[in-house]
Amino acid sequence: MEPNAVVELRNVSIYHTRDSFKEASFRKKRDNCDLVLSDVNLTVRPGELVYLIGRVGSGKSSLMKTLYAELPLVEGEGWVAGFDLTKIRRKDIPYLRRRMGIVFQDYQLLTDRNVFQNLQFVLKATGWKNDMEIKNKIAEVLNEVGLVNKEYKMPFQLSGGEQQRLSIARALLNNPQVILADEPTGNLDPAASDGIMQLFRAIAGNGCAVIMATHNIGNIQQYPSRTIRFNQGQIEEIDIVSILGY
Ligand SMILES: Nc1ncnc2c1ncn2[C@@H]1O[C@H](COP(=O)(O)OP(=O)(O)OP(=O)(O)O)[C@@H](O)[C@H]1O
Repeated sequence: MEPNAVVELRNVSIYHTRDSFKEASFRKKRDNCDLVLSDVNLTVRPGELVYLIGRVGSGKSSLMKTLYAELPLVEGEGWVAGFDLTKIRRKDIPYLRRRMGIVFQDYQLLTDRNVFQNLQFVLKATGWKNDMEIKNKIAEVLNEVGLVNKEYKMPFQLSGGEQQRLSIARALLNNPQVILADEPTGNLDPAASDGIMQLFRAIAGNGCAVIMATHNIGNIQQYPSRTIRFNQGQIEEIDIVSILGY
């Protein structure tokens, strides 16, 4: 792995098994699998904001799933936050995920718990025990995402943008080296979407890599950055600035 990289993929192919219950056989033989992407080479360094763009079904989510070890890496080499994806064991996956934050389009909050409890749940599940440290950490991430004084709100009492901020706060709890965001602005109106983009830029500015799958070209126009296009089973880096005509 390149010393400074937080994500590195070399000559990776990504498959989906047709039978998700047969992961063991998936690792051994690939004949019952669909190839999604091949020849994937990608290096992401601290502080980079990288957009993943491409048509529906072009493999953006599959690439992200490979990075958080939801899909096994069966061909090629890959490292994320110091973990070798070809060697990672099932019991190590939670430790990999503590070094990354994952943000989804639909927030995936615990709807029966308030803001504080949503964050407390994750901290306790990842080994935090001291109540004062938990309180301080929650105050710190809520401040970072602009949700101060919302600790006792339930998710349904928050706007879409605020719910996404909470899910980003949750992603930040364990000081991740990389955030994977799959269509994070997909459910938001333009103003809320812009706020989330500014937040991700600030997070990247603090040194955390951000990899974001998006269909929102307006966001990329507003905040141009490194862009990877998914097309016909391959990925390629594109010069978004010249394509968009700056
Ligand atoms: N769990 C799965 N099992 C089998 N095939 C899958 C699975 N998930 C996705 N696929 C297939 O893998 C391919 C890539 O899908 P993926 O969700 O990665 O695309 P995407 O670029 O993220 O699409 P979108 O923009 O809609 O999110 C598609 O052909 C899809 O049908």
